[in-house]
Amino acid sequence: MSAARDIAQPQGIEERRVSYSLSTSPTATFASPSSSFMAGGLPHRAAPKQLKPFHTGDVKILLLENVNQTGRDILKGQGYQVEFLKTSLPEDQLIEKIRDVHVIGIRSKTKLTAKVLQEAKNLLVVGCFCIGTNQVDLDYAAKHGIAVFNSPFANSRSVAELVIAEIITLARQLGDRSNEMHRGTWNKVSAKCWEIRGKTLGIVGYGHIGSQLSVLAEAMGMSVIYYDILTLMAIGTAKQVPTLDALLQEADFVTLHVPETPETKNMISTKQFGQMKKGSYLINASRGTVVDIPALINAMRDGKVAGAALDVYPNEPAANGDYFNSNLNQWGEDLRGLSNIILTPHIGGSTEEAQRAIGVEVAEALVRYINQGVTLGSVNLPEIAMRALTLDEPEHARVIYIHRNVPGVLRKVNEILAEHNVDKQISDSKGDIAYLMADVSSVKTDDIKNIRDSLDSLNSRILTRILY
Ligand SMILES: NC(=O)C1=CN([C@@H]2O[C@H](COP(=O)(O)OP(=O)(O)OC[C@H]3O[C@@H](n4cnc5c(N)ncnc54)[C@H](O)[C@@H]3O)[C@@H](O)[C@H]2O)C=CC1
Ligand SMILES: O=C(O)C(=O)COP(=O)(O)O
Repeated sequence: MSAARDIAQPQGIEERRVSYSLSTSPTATFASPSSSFMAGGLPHRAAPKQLKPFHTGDVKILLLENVNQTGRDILKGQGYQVEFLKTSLPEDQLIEKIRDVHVIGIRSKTKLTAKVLQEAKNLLVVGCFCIGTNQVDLDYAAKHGIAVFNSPFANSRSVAELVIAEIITLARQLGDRSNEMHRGTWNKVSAKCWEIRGKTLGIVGYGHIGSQLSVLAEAMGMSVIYYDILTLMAIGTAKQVPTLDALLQEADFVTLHVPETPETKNMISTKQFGQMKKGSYLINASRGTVVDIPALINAMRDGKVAGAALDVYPNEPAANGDYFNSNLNQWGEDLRGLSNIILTPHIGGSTEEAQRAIGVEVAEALVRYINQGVTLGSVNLPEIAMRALTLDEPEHARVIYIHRNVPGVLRKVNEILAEHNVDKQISDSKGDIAYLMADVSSVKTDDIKNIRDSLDSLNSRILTRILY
C-alpha cells in the first residue's frame, strides 16, 4: 500500500469526510463537529466570512505546467478540487488564480515571488513537481506558513543520461553533421572529432546529478574531476579539485550541475572561459543564469570553446511555441549562428520515467501535508512526522502551530494544551521558523475552538491548523 493511501485513506474514512472541520478564523464558529478523526484544517490567514462543514472537496488545487497524470490521479483520488493547466501563467493571471487556492503545483517556470505569494491568502502548500526550487521565494513562504515540497532526485538520472548523450554528440559534431544531411549535404570529416575515452570530464556541482553522471562517464572510460563548495565523497575513481579554476584548466568537457543561487549567477563568464583548455566543451543543464551567454558566444567564436550544449536559458517561455523570434532570448540569432552547439528546450528532466515518478512523489508529499500536517521532505519548514491519526481514537485532535522561533513559545503553547491529554508532541525549528505538532486526546469541539483561538492570539503565531 502506498504511503498516500496509508495516511490519507484509512479504512472507513470516505463516509466521514463530510463531517470534518474547516480550520477557522478566530471569529468563526464551528459547524458540524466531527466525532471521529479526520484530516482537515485549511489555512486561515484571511478570515473566512462564514464557516462551512469541511470535506476534501473543499481543498482547491491548481496544477500548472503539465504536471504528470500520476500526480493528478493521486490528488483527485483524495476528492480535492483539481484544476489542471498545461502551461504556466503570466503573473497577472497567476495572481488572480492563486488567491483562491489552498495548494499550487508548479514546475520550473512558474515564479512564486513574494509579490505573488502575498496575494495567496489561502495557500497552505506549494508542490514543485521538479528538482529546482529557485523559482519560489522559500523564505517568504516559510515566514507565512506556506510549506514547499519538491522531488529531490526523481529526474537526476534523466539529466545525467542527456549529458552523456551531449558529450558524445559534441565530441563527434553530430548536430552539425545531421543538420548538413537535413540540408542535403554529405560532409564526411574526422578533423577535430574525438572519442571520449580517456578524456577528462569536469563536473561543477557534485550532487545528485553530478555524482550520477560521474558513474556513467567513468563507465565509458572518461576521467572525472569535480568541484563543489562542499567536500564530498568521490564515487569510483573521480577526484575532487579544490577550485573552479583548477577544474577548468584540466577538463576537456565542463558540465554544470549547481543550483541557481546568487553565487552561481554568471559562474562561467569571460574569466572562466579564459581558464578553460583550448578546444574544450561546455554543457549547461542546470539553470540559465549560471552561464554568461555573450561570453560563451565570444569564446566559441574565438575557438576557445569547440562546442556547447545549452538546455536552460536566462529567460524561458511559459509555453511551447516560437522562442527565438520572441524577445525572451536576445542572443537567439548569435547562438543559432554558431557551429557545434546543441540547443534544447529545458528537457533535461523530461522523460516519461522521471515525470511519472515526480508526479507520485510530490503528490504524496502534498497529501501527507494537507491531511496529516507531516512536513517530511519540505524544503523550507522543519521536517516533522507523526503517525497518521486513526478512526478508533475519538476525541483526538492534531494541533499544528507554525510560529516564529522566539523564546518562550513552547511554555505558552503547553499552558494552552495543559488541560488536555497530550499524547505526543514534536517541535523543531529551521532558522526563524518553528513547527510544532501535538496530538491531544479528550478534546470536545469547544475545546478545539478554544485551543485554536488561544494559539491564534499568541504573538509568535504564523499559522494554526487543527486536524480532527
Ligand atoms: N535541465 C533540467 O531539466 C534540470 C535541471 N536541474 C538543475 O540542476 C541543478 C542541480 O541538481 P541536483 O544535482 O539534483 O542538485 P543537488 O542539490 O543534489 O546538487 C547541487 C550541488 O551543487 C553544489 N553547489 C552549490 N552551490 C555551488 C557553488 N557555488 N559552487 C560549486 N558547487 C555548488 C552543492 O553543494 C551540491 O553538491 C538543480 O538545482 C536544477 O537547477 C535539475 C533537474 C532537471
Ligand atoms: O527539476 C528541475 O529543476 C528542472 O529543471 C526540470 O524542470 P521542469 O520540470 O522540466 O520544468
